[in-house]
Amino acid sequence: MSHTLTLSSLKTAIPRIGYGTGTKWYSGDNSKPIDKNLVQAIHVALSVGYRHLDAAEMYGTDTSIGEAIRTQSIPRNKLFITSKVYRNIENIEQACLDSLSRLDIDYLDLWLIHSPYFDRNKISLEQAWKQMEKLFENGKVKAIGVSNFQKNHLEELLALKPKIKPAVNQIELHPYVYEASREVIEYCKSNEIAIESYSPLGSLIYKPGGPVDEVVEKLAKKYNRSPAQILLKWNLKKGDIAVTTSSKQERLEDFLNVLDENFQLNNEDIKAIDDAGAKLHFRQYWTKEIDGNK
Ligand SMILES: NC(=O)C1=CN([C@@H]2O[C@H](COP(=O)(O)OP(=O)(O)OC[C@H]3O[C@@H](n4cnc5c(N)ncnc54)[C@H](O)[C@@H]3O)[C@@H](O)[C@H]2O)C=CC1
Ligand SMILES: O=CCc1c[nH]c2ccccc12
Repeated sequence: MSHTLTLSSLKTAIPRIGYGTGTKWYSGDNSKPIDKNLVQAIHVALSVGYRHLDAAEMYGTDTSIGEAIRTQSIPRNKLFITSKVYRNIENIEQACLDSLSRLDIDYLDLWLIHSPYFDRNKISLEQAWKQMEKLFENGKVKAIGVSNFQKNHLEELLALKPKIKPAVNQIELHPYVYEASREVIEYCKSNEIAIESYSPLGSLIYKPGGPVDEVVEKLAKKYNRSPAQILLKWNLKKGDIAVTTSSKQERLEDFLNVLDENFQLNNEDIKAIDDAGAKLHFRQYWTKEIDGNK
């Protein structure tokens, strides 16, 4: 499997495995001092081959990412940096400039609306998307997209006949949320919107002991691969890009090795994971917003 994905709507190729700085590294506070552990972890990730970093206005990790980028030798144009807007949704342009300033870079490769559940009294989706398009047009961001959008939100956005369609939809994707995500995945595929998965190890990390574990363990033995690699391979069959994280070099290397062409899962393996995943619905993030009282 190629290490990068090129979409007509993306000016630059996006590395299929991204390094996440939310979740494990989340502080939620952009005024916090630099997190030396995160800087070190990003250096380790870059040293083993990661080139795609995932940030967001709400993570509070920008200054640490900025420090990590400044203090290593990979040129900016070899890195793919994503960020997302949510808190300052009413002024997306300023939010982007602020993110760039904290990250200490002059453009983003991908800029996402973090969630469709922003306060629509502050700004409409139409106005928000126009601001996204303006940033694309003036070169501050190389591509624009969305995150946590369900089919109805994408329909709402595409019905506006935007000048620029979203290149990516970043969504939670692991076996326990796949069944509930089939519709939005299908919709993205038919509209050339790349699926970028977050929490790809969700079944293992957030819901251990569930029905997927046994199937994944069996496949891990069958292929002499780690459970994380089985889940990432499954993930890249369902979507296009996956964002994961760790501070451990061995795990980071293990995740990247999933792109090894010699490692494949067959249709039967994929179905076994699908079937086990369908026995349980579980979502770790944006649960109330997306699932409500379901
Ligand atoms: N757009 C959005 O709303 C969201 C985006 N994200 C992005 O996705 C990134 C990845 O999300 P995660 O849920 O952290 O992804 P993930 O499902 O890959 O889990 C990574 C976690 O698993 C742990 N881990 C990895 N291998 C392990 C093993 N073998 N045994 C035990 N623990 C292990 C790591 O230490 C890390 O804490 C975030 O950092 C963020 O950048 C995450 C959540 C929401
Ligand atoms: O990008 C999302 C990361 C995240 C970390 N903590 C929370 C809490 C609620 C929603 C999303 C997140």
